[in-house]
Amino acid sequence: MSKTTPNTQRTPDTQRTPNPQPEPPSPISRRRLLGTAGAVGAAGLVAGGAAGAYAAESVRSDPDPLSSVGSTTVPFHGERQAGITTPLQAHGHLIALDLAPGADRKAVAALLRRWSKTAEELTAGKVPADDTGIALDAGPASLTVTFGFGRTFFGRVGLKDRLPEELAPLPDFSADVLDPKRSNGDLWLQIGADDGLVAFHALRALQREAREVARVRWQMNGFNRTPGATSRPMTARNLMGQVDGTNNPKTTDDDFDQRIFVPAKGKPDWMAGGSYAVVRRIRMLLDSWDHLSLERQERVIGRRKSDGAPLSGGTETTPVDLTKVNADGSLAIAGDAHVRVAAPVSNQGAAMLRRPFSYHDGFREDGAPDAGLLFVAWQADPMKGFVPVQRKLDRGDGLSRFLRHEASALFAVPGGCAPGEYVGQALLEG
Ligand SMILES: C=CC1=C(C)c2cc3[nH]c(cc4nc(cc5[nH]c(cc1n2)c(C)c5CCC(=O)O)C(CCC(=O)O)=C4C)c(C)c3C=C
Ligand SMILES: [Fe+2]
Repeated sequence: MSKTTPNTQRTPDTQRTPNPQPEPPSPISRRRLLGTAGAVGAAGLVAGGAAGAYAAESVRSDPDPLSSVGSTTVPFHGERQAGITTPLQAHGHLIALDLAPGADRKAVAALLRRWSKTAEELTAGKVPADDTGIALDAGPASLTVTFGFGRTFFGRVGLKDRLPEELAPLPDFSADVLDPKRSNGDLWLQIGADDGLVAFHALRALQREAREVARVRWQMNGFNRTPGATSRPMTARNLMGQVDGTNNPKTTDDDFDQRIFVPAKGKPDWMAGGSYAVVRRIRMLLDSWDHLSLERQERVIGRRKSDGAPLSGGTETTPVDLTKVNADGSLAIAGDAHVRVAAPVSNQGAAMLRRPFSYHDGFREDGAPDAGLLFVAWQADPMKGFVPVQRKLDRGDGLSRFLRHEASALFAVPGGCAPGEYVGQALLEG
């Protein structure tokens, strides 16, 4: 049986318990084609072109049911785009594209229409026209595709008058060592799935569809824990080994929507139901970090490494007590501990939804791992989320000694779309 996780789901990221719902009607699903591909054989596939051969053959039989990981679907359509409150997936691709010279608003609208149709089909486990076959054996595996617009987009297509204030360039931070080639971009795609082939399949399909309209500016690939890898659903860990994500705003918080999403009557109108994504590629100095004693590592964060419990006491989910003092008079959570400096109470209430992927791009010339966090932070306004918090971290965070911010981008991610519409339609046709 297939399972559906609504894209505006309200369960915390740590609880991956999809709601059983029927899969949307599918004229031809990837799995029904699986039987066909086996029957046709390689010669038939080559003769007719892969997609043609798959589509021409009748279905032999239904294959065995998928596991819950493969069968879980996240609906593409909705008031908000999927991939923001969706539980973290095991595989992620972040891609920024620049419009090709001469690509006008009409061409971009056609691209967004194509992309939305393909994303809708792929997330429902259907085979798009002219398919590559990369994901033929698999179900949707919680695939999500999220689309965004960068600041430079608006000038390129004559829409400067619709540029949101919230897309003002992020300020410089003293510790930034940013690579402009891997920063910013006109268009942004975030692809997530619990299967690596399903994620790559979507990336390839969307990149092919960009054709002459847009070219990839940068791409970053990330990962998280695979569902089922732990005995029970648990908060993810990052590559420093810390439990990471505990004190994220919860979808059940009264002010969650207000903090993370642009309201239905918000400005600009085309961003209703949308959100702003800050993307930072943050390399971790893992060799230095791994040399620290466990006690010092925990002091730097303010939480226990084993279970994520705050050093002020309790379990992972116990609220952090920033006033707690040890028997020797020292603060239980140090003055420069990451959770103290980043906490909303230390930043006039500023908060964001952190939804990162880890990355590992091999090793640098000095032998150190080129690895860290693809930090993706979601908020209704970056000036009330990422910016004030990063300003504070930049000045006084004990963790920053072990980090290098190497790339940065900010994207306006519009609300979702209804069947028959496409993401960004209100901007491009409004
Ligand atoms: C500007 C915002 C933030 C950046 C950049 C950032 C980088 C970063 N963080 C970790 C590891 C942890 N962060 C944790 C908590 C935490 N981090 C931020 C913000 C940024 N982090 C916030 C707002 C919070 C929550 C603070 C609170 O209210 O308690 C934690 C603790 C567990 C948790 O709550 O998630 C860890 C661990 C790394 C490794 C990193 C850069 C690579
Ligand atoms: Fe953090």
